[in-house]
Formats: sequence, structure tokens, C-alpha cells
Amino acid sequence: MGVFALLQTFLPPAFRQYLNHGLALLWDKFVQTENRHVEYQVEEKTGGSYNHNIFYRQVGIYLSSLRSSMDSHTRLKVCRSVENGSLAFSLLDNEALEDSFNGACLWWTHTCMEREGGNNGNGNGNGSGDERSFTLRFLTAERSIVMPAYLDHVSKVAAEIEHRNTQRWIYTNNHSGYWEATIFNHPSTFNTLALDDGLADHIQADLEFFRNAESFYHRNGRAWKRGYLLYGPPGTGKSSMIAAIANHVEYDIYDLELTKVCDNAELKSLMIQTIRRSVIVIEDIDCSVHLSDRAEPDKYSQSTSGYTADSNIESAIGPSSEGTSKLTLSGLLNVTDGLWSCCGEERIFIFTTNHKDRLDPALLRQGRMDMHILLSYCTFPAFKKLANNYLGIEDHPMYVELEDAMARTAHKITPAAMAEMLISNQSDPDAALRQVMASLPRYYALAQDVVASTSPSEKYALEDSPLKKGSTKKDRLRGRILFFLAAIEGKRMY
Ligand SMILES: Nc1ncnc2c1ncn2[C@@H]1O[C@H](COP(=O)(O)OP(=O)(O)OP(=O)(O)O)[C@@H](O)[C@H]1O
Repeated sequence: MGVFALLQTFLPPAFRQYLNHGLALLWDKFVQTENRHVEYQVEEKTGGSYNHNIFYRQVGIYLSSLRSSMDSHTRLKVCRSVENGSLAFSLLDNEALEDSFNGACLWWTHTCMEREGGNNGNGNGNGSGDERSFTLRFLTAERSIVMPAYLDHVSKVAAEIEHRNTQRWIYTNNHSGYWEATIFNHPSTFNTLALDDGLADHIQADLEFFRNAESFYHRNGRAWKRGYLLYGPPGTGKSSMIAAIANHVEYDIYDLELTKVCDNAELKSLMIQTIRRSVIVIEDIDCSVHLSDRAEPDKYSQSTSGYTADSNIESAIGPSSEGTSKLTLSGLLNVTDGLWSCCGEERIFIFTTNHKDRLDPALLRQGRMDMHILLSYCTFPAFKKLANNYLGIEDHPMYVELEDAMARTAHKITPAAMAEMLISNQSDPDAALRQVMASLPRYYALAQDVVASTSPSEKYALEDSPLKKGSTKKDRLRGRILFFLAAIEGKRMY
């Protein structure tokens, strides 16, 4: 054993590989008579240098998780993850790691062979690199335990670990038809979003159902995917909602920039490259469609009154000056909804637009976008949520007036603008709420009128007790307005 350990340490890897293989053959030939072993080789690359074998990566992850087996080793590779800083242990080449599954004993080894003429990672040679593989060895009699149950178990555990630990990514497509990845760290969640009452719960329940509905979709012959259309004015939280959805389901995001896709074939190729459990986003889909039309206002206004979507996309997204792009609406629908939509499962498609009315009805039809979610100007419940997030207050005496004022005025304050007002007065909630009140312009103008038409003594009586019992409805309203105005002008203390 000592000699063997020394040999393992000092012999070059390629030689060790041959030695191990020779010893294994000798062992099988002369020692093993009844229980011959079976060996499976899991290579890093299959069918050419560029086809990566997913199972190879899964085996690596799975073996790293066998901490008790790893801990019994005295020689291990260790590295620290860039993403989450955790330590990961893995096998040194030609070291064996033992595992057990349903009573079967399994041995894994990792080998790395320098390919002839390969560059060995130093930048010279033909660039084909080393050949790495895992070898799984087990008794022939235990084949029925290993196949396929153990191999499925390895994939499942690895997928779970990856899903739990891996940093999530946001991808965007480049002009060459490939995705480029960046770490996704957006902090938006359904807790930080200010939405109308019940909307967050409704969407979260829908997402939960979707995540656990694999058998439901398959039983009903449907692709396991969900479509959301988010629409509403700028600054109402569409992008934040996408991030909240991705954070909730813990999927990666593919942000598809249609203007960089030159034809339907490239769109299909991009879709094939996406992984399962992902959110595929097309933001401002109406702008993508009319991109070139933006420079030609006449054409644009014509198109809103009744266009054929294919011709619009063709003229808009086409790479050539002749307007002969081969990216069509039917191509887009085919990958989101047709045969090609099944090339990866458990996917969520999200389209956003500021102008739902400009979208082709084909995009909106029932079953294509499963939920149409309107994100609009800040309502009182949404305001309360923002105030809670930014100012840390659940309630405030000014809330009665504010709720009334927000209901009465057709104000157009977006959550983004509201959030800005609150952030700029973060240390002084009273000042923040006064600024919000003053920003409801029509109500403010109405209040000024009331002041002008109210005598000082009447004003004093009303302002002093806006909700006084026994006063008439009209008086109560005037009282509230005065109360509100006093609050705006900072005359009333809370
Ligand atoms: N409903 C909301 N809840 C909480 N914050 C919001 C909400 N809407 C907007 N915001 C804030 O406003 C900023 C802009 O929001 P966001 O980019 O999500 O809006 P959008 O609707 O996607 O805008 P656009 O249509 O211009 O892309 C965000 O940083 C976010 O903090």
C-alpha cells in the first residue's frame, strides 16, 4: 500500500492512468472469477470538443457533496467559489471515492489525460485541451440497482445542489446569436413591491401552482410554461416585478433583445440554448416591433390603426436597409407558444409593454399570455406599502386625508415618483407625507378654492374639527379640505 501511495504521488498522471488500468485488468483476470466489474466512463466532452456532457458536471457536483467519503481522503482538490465564497472539495486524478446506494457499492475515479497535440491549457497547441472523465465501477451483479436508479439519483441530487447553491444569472443575447451572462443580484421581491391589495398574493399563488404542476401540464398535453404580460405606464414596476418573479421561483433570466435577432432561425437557436427553469423576458415588446418606425412617425401612426404584425416586425427588426428581415411574429409565437416552445421545460415567458393597445391580438389571445397584469399609478394601498418600506411607518394620522385625496384626484403619480418623494424625506415622515399631499395637484387647487370662499371664523371652526359630529356633509368635506391644506403647508403638527 505504501509503495502504491508513493507511486500515485510521484508518477506522471498519464503513466498512472495506464498503470491503474493494467492493475485493474490483472485483478479482473486472476483474482475475480465470479463477480466481474462493470465500468462506465463519463467523459467531459461528447461527440467533439465543444459538446459538453451535462452528466460529467453533475457527477462532479454529486461527488463533492459526499462529505463523509471525501473526509476519509487525505488528498483532495479544494477551491473556493467566486459566487458564494463557499469551499468545494473534489477528487484528485486517479483517486477512488466509494459510494453506496440501495446496498450496492460503487467506486468513482477521476482521470485527466493529456490529449496528443493538446495545449494543456497553456495557450499553445491546437486548443483541444485535456480529456477528463469519471469512471464508475461496480459489481456486475449490482447492475440492476445502478441502472438507471443510481444514475438518476446522481443527476437529481446534483440538480438540487446546483439549484440551491448556484448564483443566478441574467443572460442577454448578442449580435452573434449567443447569450452573454452576468451575475443576477436584483433585490426586488414581492415584499418590496408596492402593489394593489391582493395582487402580490395572487401572482405568488399562480407561480407556486406553476412550479409544482409538471404532471398537470403533461397530463393535459400542454407545454410546461407560463406567460405573463406586464403592462402599464413607465415607472410602475414592470422590471421590478420581473426581478421579483425570478427571485421568487429562483430561476435564471434570459433578457431577449429582439432588435439583435436577425431571423427566425437565430431566435430558435437562442431558445435552444436556454436552460429549463428560466424566465424569458422581452421588455417593451411594442418598441421592439416598431423600432425602425420610431424614426418614421407617419408610418408608426398608420401601423397602430391596424397592421399585420408580421410585416411590422419584418420592417422593424430587420437587419437590412431593404426591410427584408426574416424575423416574424409567427416565428416569435412559434418559440413562445408553438412546437419550439417545448425545447426546454418549466419556463416563464414575460412580455412587458407601456402600450398594450399597440400589440397584435395574436400575442394577447387567451392561452398565449396566461395573465395580463396591469401595473398602474400609485393607489393608496400601494402608497402605504411604499411608506412602510421607505419610512418604516404602518399608519399615520395624515392617512385619512391622503386616502381621501388620492381617491378623489385622478392623479398620475407612479410608484417610482412616489418612492423618490419618500426617499428624499426618509428621515422625516411628516415632511414626506406633506410632500406627497402637495403633489396631488387637483386636490390642492380645490383646497385653495375652498379657502378663498371660507370666512376666517368658519374656517377656524371647520379646520379645528373636520370630522365634527352633527356638521353637515358639505361642512365635513370643507373641513377635511382645510385640514388637508393645513397639513400640506405644515401648519398642523402630528
Ligand atoms: N410597484 C412598485 N413598487 C416598488 N417600487 C417601485 C414600483 N414601481 C416602481 N418602483 C421603483 O421605481 C423604479 C423604476 O421601476 P421599474 O423600472 O420597475 O418600472 P418600469 O415599469 O419597468 O419602467 P419602464 O417601463 O420605464 O421600464 C424602481 O427602481 C423601483 O424601485
